[in-house]
Amino acid sequence: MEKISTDAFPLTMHSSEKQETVCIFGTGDFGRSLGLKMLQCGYSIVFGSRTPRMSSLLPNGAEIMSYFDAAQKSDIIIITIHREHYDFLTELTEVLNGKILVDVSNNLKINQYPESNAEYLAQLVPGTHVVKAFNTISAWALQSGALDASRQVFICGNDSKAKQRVMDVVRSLGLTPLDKGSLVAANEIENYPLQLFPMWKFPFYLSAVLCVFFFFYCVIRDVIYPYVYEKRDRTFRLPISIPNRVFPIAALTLLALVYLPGVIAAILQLYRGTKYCRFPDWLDHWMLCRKQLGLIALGFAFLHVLYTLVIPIRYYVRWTWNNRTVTQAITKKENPFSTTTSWLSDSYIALGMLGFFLFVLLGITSLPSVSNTVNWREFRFVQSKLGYLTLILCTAHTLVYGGKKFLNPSNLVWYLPSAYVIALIIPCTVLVIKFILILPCIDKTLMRIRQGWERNPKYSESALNGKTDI
Ligand SMILES: Cc1cc2nc3c(=O)[nH]c(=O)nc-3n(C[C@H](O)[C@H](O)[C@H](O)COP(=O)(O)OP(=O)(O)OC[C@H]3O[C@@H](n4cnc5c(N)ncnc54)[C@H](O)[C@@H]3O)c2cc1C
Ligand SMILES: NC(=O)C1=CN([C@@H]2O[C@H](COP(=O)(O)OP(=O)(O)OC[C@H]3O[C@@H](n4cnc5c(N)ncnc54)[C@H](OP(=O)(O)O)[C@@H]3O)[C@@H](O)[C@H]2O)C=CC1
Ligand code: HEM
Ligand SMILES: [Fe+3]
Repeated sequence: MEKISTDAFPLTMHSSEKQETVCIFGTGDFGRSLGLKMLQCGYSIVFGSRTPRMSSLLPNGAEIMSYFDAAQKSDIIIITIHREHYDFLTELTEVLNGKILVDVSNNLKINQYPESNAEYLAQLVPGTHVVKAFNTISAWALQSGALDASRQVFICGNDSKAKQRVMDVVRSLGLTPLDKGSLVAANEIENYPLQLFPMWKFPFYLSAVLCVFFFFYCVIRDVIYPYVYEKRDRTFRLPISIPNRVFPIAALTLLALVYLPGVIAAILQLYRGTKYCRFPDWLDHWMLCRKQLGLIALGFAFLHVLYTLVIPIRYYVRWTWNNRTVTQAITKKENPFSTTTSWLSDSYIALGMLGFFLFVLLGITSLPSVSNTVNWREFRFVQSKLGYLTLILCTAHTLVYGGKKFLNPSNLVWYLPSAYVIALIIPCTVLVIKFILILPCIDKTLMRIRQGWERNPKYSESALNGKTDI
């Protein structure tokens, strides 16, 4: 045990100090990349291999020997071998006794084996201290130095000294260790790289569904209807006019969906009279995806602004303006200036610009470099208050854009209202409920509930004991 204490071997090396030797089992892609990186960081490396021959592929300065000999050279052994080939390690049980084995392996599928690879290794070679690490770093990233995507290395293990030593190694390679607890966490760590953007999936599919729905809705209203009734070809609306309806509508709807779960959560807490009951899974999951939903919404808002910028240079728009002027000249009829229309037009554009400005500010505060400079309460305050203000401004922008023609029956096409009218349903609902929730009497109850007060303590007790499934 003493042999593996942190004090025994200083790990952050200075050139004058004795280099620490680390053993790497396996001379595959990952073993070689890790070996090279560690050599560069001042470690001395001994490779263990079935065929211990020095080849040009191996990093200069490393030693190579049989698995048995290599194991004797160091008390940290990094196993860069696929799990399927671990069996031979049982023959080395004696020489590996008391050593730290670092399991870096990944699987091809989530939950491929009943137990995690690291737990399997610990069972296979009892008497060793198995630590899970490095599995989220790719061989390619180690070699090319392109580690910007993720410098985080999840670590777990049952022996805290062993874990500490591996964390020191990780740190000295310029990576950030993240302690995930005991070896039980290995399963989660191994599943992590197999998931594809887990938190982005729901927001991504939702925005795809929204875009497809509103695209076809607008095509029916703006292209098919004019063709059927007036035999007019309006297909030129497909590249700009329709996307410039679909994108802002998606942005507004997604923005409202960021704030809807908070409102539902508050209603649930009020209804239950306690905060100690778990939210249903779908609500929990939805709450966790809000950042992603918000960022996708911001992306759509950006597109809307870009598409709006090109309106004056579009042929169709210039043609309409010219034509109107010429018609007015011919018929000698002036189009009177309308102060109301002018007010409405300027107001909705101003609201849009202010809304967009706050939207971008929200996006900026969610950058880790910015959010790290504020505490949790400040961050929530900014996100929540600024977020609601953004939602109010964007909803107002759309309402004023609708202006006088909003809900006018002449705007119905085959009984279908304009797309933005449908898009306003969720934002308006969220804002109205939020407004009710901040009424002093309701807000006070909600505050008390959040501070731990319970209307009916028995209710949550039985739920906590699992007797009530709510
Ligand atoms: C561009 C953009 C970027 C975003 N970036 C991020 C981001 O980086 N990170 C992020 O998390 N979100 C982000 N979001 C999402 C969103 O802004 C935040 O989640 C925001 O905090 C939600 O505010 P809220 O008031 O709806 O909810 P919250 O403040 O989370 O409250 C929701 C509900 O939780 C419950 N609750 C709140 N406090 C307590 C308490 N103390 N005890 C018990 N229950 C409580 C209540 O029922 C409350 O109604 C982003 C959104 C956008 C548009
Ligand atoms: N490649 C990557 O980017 C990453 C890989 N990993 C993990 O690292 C481990 C190694 O991956 P990688 O280097 O890509 O794999 P490779 O197939 O390139 O290398 C595996 C090495 O295991 C050794 N080995 C020992 N016993 C056997 C055996 N019976 N059959 C075949 N090989 C054996 C071999 O070394 P020798 O011939 O010297 O004995 C071989 O080179 C895996 O568990 C993987 O999940 C984790 C993160 C990223
Ligand atoms: C710089 C900021 C913005 C400007 C200049 C702007 C401008 C406009 C303009 C000119 C229109 C009318 C488009 C048309 O005639 O087809 C419009 C519509 C709309 N905007 Fe904005 N906008 C801005 C930001 C936003 C933001 C941030 C949102 C919401 C998240 C938004 C949501 C909408 C919606 C839903 C419509 C109605 C779409 C339709 O059905 O035609 N806008 N905006
Ligand atoms: Fe999700």
